[in-house]
Amino acid sequence: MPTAVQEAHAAHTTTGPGTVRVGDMTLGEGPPAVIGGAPGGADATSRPMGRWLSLRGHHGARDARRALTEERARWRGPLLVEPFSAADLPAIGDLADGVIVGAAWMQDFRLVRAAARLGLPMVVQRGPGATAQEWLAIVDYCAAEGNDRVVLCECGDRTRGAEHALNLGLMRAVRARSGRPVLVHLGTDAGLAGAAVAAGADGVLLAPEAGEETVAAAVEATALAAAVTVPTARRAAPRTVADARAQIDRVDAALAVLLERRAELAGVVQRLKPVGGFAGRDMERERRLVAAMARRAPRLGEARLARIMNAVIEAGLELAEQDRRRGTGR
Ligand SMILES: C=C(O[C@@H]1C=C(C(=O)O)C=C[C@H]1O)C(=O)O
Repeated sequence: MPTAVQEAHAAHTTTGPGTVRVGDMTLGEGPPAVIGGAPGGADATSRPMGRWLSLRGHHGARDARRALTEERARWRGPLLVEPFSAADLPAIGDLADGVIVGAAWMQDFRLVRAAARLGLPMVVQRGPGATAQEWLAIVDYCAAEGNDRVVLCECGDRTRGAEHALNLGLMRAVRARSGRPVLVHLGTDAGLAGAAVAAGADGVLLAPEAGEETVAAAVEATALAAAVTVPTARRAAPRTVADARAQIDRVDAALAVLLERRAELAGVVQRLKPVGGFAGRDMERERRLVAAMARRAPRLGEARLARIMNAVIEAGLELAEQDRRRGTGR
C-alpha cells in the first residue's frame, strides 16, 4: 500500500519509480537517507546508512579495484562510487551497489551511458548552473540504456561568497516532475539537512570525509524534519487505520528524537545544579514549563500535559541518577 507521501507525490508526477533500492537502503520511502561521512563509532545512531567514494579526486591515479576492495573491507552497507573514467566501470560493477554521476561530468554522455549499462542504481548529480531540463535529460540517457533506477542529487551552484548555493526550489520541482527520489549534497556541513528534508528531499549526501558528529547531526535533523513535516506540512488526511498509523509512526519517530535530546539536556542540568536528581526537584519550574506547553497544545490542556511531562521528567531524572552511579553521563 502506498504511503501518504507516495500518494501525494504520485498525484503530480509523471514518470519514474518513486523508490530506488541501493543495497539494503530504499530511497524515496521510509526515513530519509544519510549517505557519506565517517563509518561511525560506538553510537549506532550516528552511522551513515550508505557510503560513497569518488575515484576522481586522485585524477584517475587510484586503482579502482584496489580502492573499492579496501572500502568494502571497512564498510558492508550500501556503497556508491563515482568513476574517474570508463576504465573504472568493471570494478564498480563487481564491487559497488550504485554509481554516482558526478556534478563535474554530468554532461559526459558517453560515460553516463556506459555507467548506465552496468545496470546498477544511479545517482545523477546536478552540474553547477545546469537547468532542470539539462539535469532530467541525463535521466533519459540512462533510461535509453534500459536503466530506470535513477536518483537525482542537488549539488548547488557556485556563487561568490558561499561556496555552493543549494537550489531547494529546483530540487523540489524536479522531484515532482520526474517522480524520482532526490538527494541534496551538503558536503561537510549538516546545517541544512533539516531544511533539505523539509523541502521534500528523500535524503542527504555528506562528503565522504565528513566526521561522526556531522553524520550524527544529519541523522538527527533529517529524522526530525521528516517526522515533523510529513504529517504536518504535507498533511494528507489519513483515511484508513493503516494510513493514520503510518503517520503516527512518523510523529513517534520525532518524539523519540526529541525525548532522547531532552533527557540528555536534563542530565546536564542535574550535574550542574548544587543538588541534582530527585532530591533537587523544582516543582515550580515544572509547573511553568507545563503551562508554556499548554499554550502550544491547547486541546491536550494543562492537566493532561502535566501527567505526560511528569512521566517524561521522572524518566530523565532516573536516567541521570543511573548515569551518576555508573559514571556514564555525557
Ligand atoms: C532539569 C531540571 O531538573 C528537574 C527536571 C526538570 C525537567 O526535566 O525539565 C525540571 C525541573 C527539575 O525538577 C531543572 O531544574 O531545570
